Amino acid sequence: MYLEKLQLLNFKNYTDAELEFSPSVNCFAGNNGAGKTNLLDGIHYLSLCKSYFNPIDSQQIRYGQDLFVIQGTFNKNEAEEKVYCGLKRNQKKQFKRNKKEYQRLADHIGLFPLVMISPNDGELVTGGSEERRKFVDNVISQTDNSYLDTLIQYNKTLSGRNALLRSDGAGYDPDLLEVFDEQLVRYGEIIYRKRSEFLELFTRLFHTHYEFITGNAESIALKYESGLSSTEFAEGLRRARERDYHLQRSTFGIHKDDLVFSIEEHPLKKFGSQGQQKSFLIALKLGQYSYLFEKKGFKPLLLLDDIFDKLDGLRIKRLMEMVVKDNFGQLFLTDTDPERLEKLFGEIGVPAKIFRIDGGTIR
Ligand SMILES: Nc1ncnc2c1ncn2[C@@H]1O[C@H](COP(=O)(O)OP(=O)(O)OP(=O)(O)O)[C@@H](O)[C@H]1O
Repeated sequence: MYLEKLQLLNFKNYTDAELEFSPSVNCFAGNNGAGKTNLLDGIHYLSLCKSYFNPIDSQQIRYGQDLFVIQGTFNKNEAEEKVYCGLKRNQKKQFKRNKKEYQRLADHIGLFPLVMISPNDGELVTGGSEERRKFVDNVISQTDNSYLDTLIQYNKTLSGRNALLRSDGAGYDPDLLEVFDEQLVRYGEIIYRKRSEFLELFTRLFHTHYEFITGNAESIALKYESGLSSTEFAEGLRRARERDYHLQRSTFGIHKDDLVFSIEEHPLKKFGSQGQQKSFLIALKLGQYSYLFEKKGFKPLLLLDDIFDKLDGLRIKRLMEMVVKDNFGQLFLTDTDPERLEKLFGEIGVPAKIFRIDGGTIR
């Protein structure tokens, strides 16, 4: 699967643009603020129906205009698939595949899978556990339709339980709490099982990528931490009851799960250099890529935004060698320096299509 063509109308700093891509390597080169990342974001819309960077759709309409349109032509199994995304100010986003409008955007997710690696992803390493749970949940949802529904049910039940714990100063209703607990256990055990299965395969893929990029330079670990790994969910809830009542919130469950990252047996967040953290992050995203590939049976698009910053020359070369090899598909990457791109791909011996971007125009 690859993207043949992208057309933009009044999308961010593009008035009217049309690009035809190579099925292998495509580079967007230009100065800061030229519009390189905006092109990646346009592609992201076609795949996941939204911006990677900004959740407010109307802010992607070019200043002073009333609508944006993004159109893409994908080639999937040798057939052309046309994807359309249009937004008029103050109206609902329209999303179509082969001219047929979707009723539920969720039905589109996963048809044209994509992995983006961007400087914004640092939060995954340095931020709170919620970022890492979101990452895990997003990857699983792209390959398992029922996962997201179960998670929504779990979160609804959790809100209900927390509201109950907050509501009654004189003491909670134990029967009602019991009902919430039964539901939490039902949904939570499914989520725990699916996260554990996901992480078993994902961790292996992640390690392979990290070792390749760094040439085995440092020992690292990724561990799934969940209260459910040592205690049955129902038992954990029972034990936490008194504490939950005093704190007025639920302190045990899969909403507390985390991924623990370490380097040479120390927390990566505190002890990893910026380059090591970035290498870790890239390996996580490439692990996501390989996981999607393995589960879907075809290659997602790979979008690399500003990937070269903070990586040494050796790691850059190894990374590029890896992503242009057979097990990766179509690649889009941005850089401020077109000469660096030409030199890099020249050395690797892979032809790259380089688009020069300048103030929302493309050469
Ligand atoms: N809705 C909009 N209408 C018009 N221009 C916009 C809109 N949203 C963003 N821009 C412009 O897009 C430009 C940013 O583009 P982008 O993030 O793609 O830059 P870039 O080439 O990736 O730069 P860098 O190298 O700094 O990452 C900015 O000049 C910004 O003002």
